[in-house]
Amino acid sequence: MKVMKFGGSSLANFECLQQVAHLVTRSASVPALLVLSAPGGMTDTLVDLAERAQKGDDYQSQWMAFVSRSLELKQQVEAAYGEIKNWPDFKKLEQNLSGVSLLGVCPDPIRAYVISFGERISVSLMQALLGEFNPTYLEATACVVSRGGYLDAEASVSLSTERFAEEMAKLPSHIYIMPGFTASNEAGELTTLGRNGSDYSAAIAAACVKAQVCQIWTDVDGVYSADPRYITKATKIDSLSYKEAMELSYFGAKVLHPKTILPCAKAGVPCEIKNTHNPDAPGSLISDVSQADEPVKALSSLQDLAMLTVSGPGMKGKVGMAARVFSALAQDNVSIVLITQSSCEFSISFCVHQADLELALDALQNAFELEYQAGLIEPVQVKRDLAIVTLVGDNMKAHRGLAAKFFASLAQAQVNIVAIAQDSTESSISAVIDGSLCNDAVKVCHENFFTHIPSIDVFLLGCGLVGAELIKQLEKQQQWLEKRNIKLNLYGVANSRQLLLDENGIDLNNWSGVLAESQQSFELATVEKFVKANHLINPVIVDCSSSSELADQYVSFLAAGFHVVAANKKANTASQAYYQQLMDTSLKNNRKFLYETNVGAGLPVLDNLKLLFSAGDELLSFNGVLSGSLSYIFGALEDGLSLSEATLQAKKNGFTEPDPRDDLSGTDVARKLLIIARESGLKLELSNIEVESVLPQGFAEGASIDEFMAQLPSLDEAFGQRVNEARDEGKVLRYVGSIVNGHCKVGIEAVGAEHALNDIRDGENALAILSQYYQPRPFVIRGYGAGSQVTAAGVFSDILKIVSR
Ligand SMILES: NC(=O)C1=CN([C@@H]2O[C@H](COP(=O)(O)OP(=O)(O)OC[C@H]3O[C@@H](n4cnc5c(N)ncnc54)[C@H](O)[C@@H]3O)[C@@H](O)[C@H]2O)C=CC1
Ligand SMILES: N[C@@H](CC=O)C(=O)O
Repeated sequence: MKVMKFGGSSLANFECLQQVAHLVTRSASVPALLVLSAPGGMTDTLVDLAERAQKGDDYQSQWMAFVSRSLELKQQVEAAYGEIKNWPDFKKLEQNLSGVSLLGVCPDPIRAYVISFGERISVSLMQALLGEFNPTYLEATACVVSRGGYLDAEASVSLSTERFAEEMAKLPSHIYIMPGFTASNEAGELTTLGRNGSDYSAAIAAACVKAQVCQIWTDVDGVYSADPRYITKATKIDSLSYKEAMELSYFGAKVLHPKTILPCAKAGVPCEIKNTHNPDAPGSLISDVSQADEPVKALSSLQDLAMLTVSGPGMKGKVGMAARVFSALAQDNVSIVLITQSSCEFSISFCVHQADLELALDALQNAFELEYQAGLIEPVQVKRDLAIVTLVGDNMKAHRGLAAKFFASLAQAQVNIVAIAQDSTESSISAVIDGSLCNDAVKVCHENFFTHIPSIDVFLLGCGLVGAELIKQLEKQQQWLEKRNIKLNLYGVANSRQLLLDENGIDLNNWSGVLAESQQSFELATVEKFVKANHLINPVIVDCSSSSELADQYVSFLAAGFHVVAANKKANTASQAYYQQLMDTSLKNNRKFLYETNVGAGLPVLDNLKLLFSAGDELLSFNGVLSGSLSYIFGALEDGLSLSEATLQAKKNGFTEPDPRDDLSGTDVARKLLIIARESGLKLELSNIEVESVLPQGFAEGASIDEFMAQLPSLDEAFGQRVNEARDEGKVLRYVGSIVNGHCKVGIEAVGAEHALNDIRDGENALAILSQYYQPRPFVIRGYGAGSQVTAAGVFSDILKIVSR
């Protein structure tokens, strides 16, 4: 015998009913006991009807809709399959409701009768559909014996087993049909088994008749690694142990009623979850075996919880306090979802469903009234709107690092942990968190434990030379990223006037036209809202502008949960206090701040320095060419170009800053030197750097970039003379930055053929770092230090560091 339970979604309309009948008959070789829920949505209607009647509200239109939906189903079935027997007594139901309405009370036995009416409708419809098999209608009130109230009763396998045998023997059949959710107490009165209790009815039936399997037919293919409605990448689990299934259903997996598993587990009946609308798909099998490649089987989450903390001097070392707390709650039927206790026994915290909060507070107030008055117990602390996220897997046992990974994932999702609980068999770990962050938390944990495809969600500010080149590279590298299981989405692009956001990801081949049409400009709040609405978990702001206004907001970006990747050097060269604040905010918020391209463009300068210094090395001195544009310009001067021609060429090559005055004035090199100095531990301001400008003081002050470029030829002759003088001495001019004894200086040097910087030209940079470990010969980095391609590649590599471990 197999038990087949069909839920409301499988019985929602005539076509669904036919599909169920087909499913039952196609495997009719094995005798079956069908357990049916009410047609989809009907129990909700009945609950509502009882409520309205009790409150004296008008329920007539809802009643008419309920009757007409039921009659329509009846007519459709009768037209195709003949007369329906056992059609439930609608008159009696109507009388009950009008009695409730008149009295203004709905006693539990009446409520149980009303809300279990839908299951009886399903059963009589299905009996007609399966008419040719002559199915036997099993009266649940005759078979399932329950204890404890009328509405959320506990069914007893030991008391029900004989009843099933007797009832089934009365009218032996190949197919039995029984309403789910319904039972009777030992006095023979009708009871119900709690909302969505038909799974539980099926499990009880399966245990009583020692079924070979208990099939739960629903509208999904099985149990998933997370709720597939929110986690699109959730995968179906083929096999779970009873324990895993219990933990999952208890902590929120909606596919199973929490009470379902225990009766099956005790009786050793495997339970199978199958999809009515996709019957040939292999479902999920729940048995005493847990097959798994990975230690974590699934993630579940439970929302709308409140946490109560009972604390006070009267708790410590006092035997029986916990028992009193929990028995007070049990007496008032408050279910406790999770418990933690401080090791000093000063407080006990526990979660309840938020709907039970007032009940729980009253129960505690009554139980501890005297202790409250004596100050032995402090007023109960309440935290509302919480959720629990739980990792489940039998094979988590003795597996090191899972809890660390779980908590790191929550930190990655910017989620604060309110409380933690682990079951002592190590098959579940739960964290209590802010309910509004539940979906984000599950998303990151699922990504880290299951899909292993990290996502990076990019918002690019500044799409000039470097920014536009970065988009090209993102487009070109899509396949490479896919192969490495990285999902890099460009969700936003902004220039100084407009911001384009697209929740489907920006079209990398056609972004500039769409951006030009945008009516909004960049505001942190706008992007933050977008990130929240789309539950993005690794948002990164990439600054490829040279804007001080944006640089001034990095602390806010980091504090708002964004990683920051900057080609822009302005933030790192603002005040020392701001620089420190940036580093601290990044650390505190667990968000990365990456700026490798600030020095040497795509060259790996800062990462190497960080590695050296973090391993205990110390900077003794620094010397080098740090400007790609000046390297190019000074090289071109040697070849006979004038200063203005060389600058124009450097600008065309994309080597200069947006405003070439930043290069020629030495400011850009000073910024880079300051960043190196700060990385090596010196605390300096930009004003502490001694700067020699290529430009005379006050040259083209206040002029636009174009005006400046137009005035530049007026300097050609004088500068050409300086070049010639150096040449006459067998030397060339180089723009050099140095740090000696903590003193930073940038300026022009004439260097001879023997000098290491003599052949650094054409845009190349060369950096010589003399340190404790690298002396007397310095550690040298050399290569092209400017240009949109190498810079964009450096920015790209910073972006990827966000998901590197
Ligand atoms: N070109 C190079 O070789 C290197 C450049 N960098 C840095 O990269 C940054 C960009 O350089 P390029 O692309 O060459 O300059 P660019 O002038 O071509 O592009 C900068 C873009 O930023 C935009 N912008 C300005 N203010 C903005 C704001 N508030 N919001 C959004 N966008 C804004 C501008 O409209 C412009 O399109 C600069 O900070 C530069 O120092 C760093 C290393 C090398
Ligand atoms: N303008 C800069 C570009 C890189 O920071 C340079 O010339 O090096």
